[in-house]
Amino acid sequence: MSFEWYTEFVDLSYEPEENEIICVFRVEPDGISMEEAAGRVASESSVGTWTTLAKLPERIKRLMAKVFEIDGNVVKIAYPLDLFEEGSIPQLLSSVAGNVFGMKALKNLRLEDIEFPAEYCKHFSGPLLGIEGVRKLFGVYDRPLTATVPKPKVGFDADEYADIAYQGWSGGIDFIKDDENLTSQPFVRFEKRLEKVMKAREKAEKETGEKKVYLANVTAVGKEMLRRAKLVADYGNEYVMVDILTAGFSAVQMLREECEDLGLGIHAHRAMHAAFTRNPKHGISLDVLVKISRLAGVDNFHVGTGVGKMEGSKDMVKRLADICRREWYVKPVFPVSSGGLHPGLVPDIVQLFGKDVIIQAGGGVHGHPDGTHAGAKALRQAIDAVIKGISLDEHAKKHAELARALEKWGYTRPK
Ligand SMILES: O=C(COP(=O)(O)O)[C@H](O)[C@H](O)COP(=O)(O)O
Ligand SMILES: [Mg+2]
Repeated sequence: MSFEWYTEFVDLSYEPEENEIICVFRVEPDGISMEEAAGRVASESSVGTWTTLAKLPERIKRLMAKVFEIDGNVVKIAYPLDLFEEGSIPQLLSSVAGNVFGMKALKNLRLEDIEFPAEYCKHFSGPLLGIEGVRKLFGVYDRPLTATVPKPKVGFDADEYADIAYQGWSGGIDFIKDDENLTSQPFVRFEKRLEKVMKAREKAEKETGEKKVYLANVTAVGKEMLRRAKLVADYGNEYVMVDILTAGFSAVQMLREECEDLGLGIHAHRAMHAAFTRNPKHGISLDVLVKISRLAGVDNFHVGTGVGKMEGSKDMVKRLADICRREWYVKPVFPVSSGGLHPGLVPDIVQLFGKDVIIQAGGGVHGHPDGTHAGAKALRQAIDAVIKGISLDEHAKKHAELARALEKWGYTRPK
């Protein structure tokens, strides 16, 4: 049974206006034509419902999304800007990434890409720092930046955690990053951890003469998240971290507004993304996630490794890094490569990203045979070697910590 109403959303002769949002969907109909399926997606993601309606104000016509291209199972839909509230990622997602995924008439649906016009992007501030601003913060321009997540990811109390942080920072790490599920547990309350880690930071900065930054995970319920961000700024730290998907984009945008006033960069952790990005037939692509996160105003974004423990091909990782860094309406985002990395994989990562990348190694630092400090040194030694064009094996002859890391992990790519 089909409703003629849906095909009114299809016009393959239509030329999209300059100021329209264009969505690219991969559509798998279930027992209906591709044209009707595409029309249903356009209808449900703009103004329609399942049947023709008695009353249709003239304005509705203008607001209808239009399918303007069908190429196999790839469908392109143009959306008039008036469908969208200015500056709201939640409302954008409720429109083009909402009900459409649950329609019975489709076996699968994947939102592959979104092209945004300047007219839409101008309502977003984007990243506070941008890659240039992050490099200026550290005074480091000639190499990738480094991060480490104290591991095990949760379990240390504030003193133990601060000691690990000191070991990493004094060994040469730039960012110490809370893990995605470390927030404020009974044995390691946020305030206490912040206080102790900032003392460790001060000590490490004095000893190394290098700038150090803490990626404090402020993911929390509503106002508490803002309170924690304020506390971070009060301690003189220049960044916060947030789990963008479990917190939600309203929280991310609220945090971005707060961080504008506090002068804080935002590190975005994408935990939970694989619930909807991984299936090639159904869900939302990471391309879309990176773009909306860049608009929402994060400064660092995890894009994968291509060689580590998490899924994601080298081509995809490269593409995501490009979306982070390319010229756009808002500042560029520092791509973060993380997940199963260790010093032996640094050449692969630099080859994939160049130097504008933050290399995060958790297990690959704290699992070093001689502990965190040596692990941090080994990571920096691997980066120094690659930037100088020296093989790791060669460099390891005069750098014991790197040699010990290669003894343990070699060049293995974790599964
Ligand atoms: O804690 C880690 C990595 O730890 P380790 O370095 O010990 O593997 C991060 O949560 C993952 O990188 C997230 O995955 P992604 O970066 O793909 O979002
Ligand atoms: Mg983690």
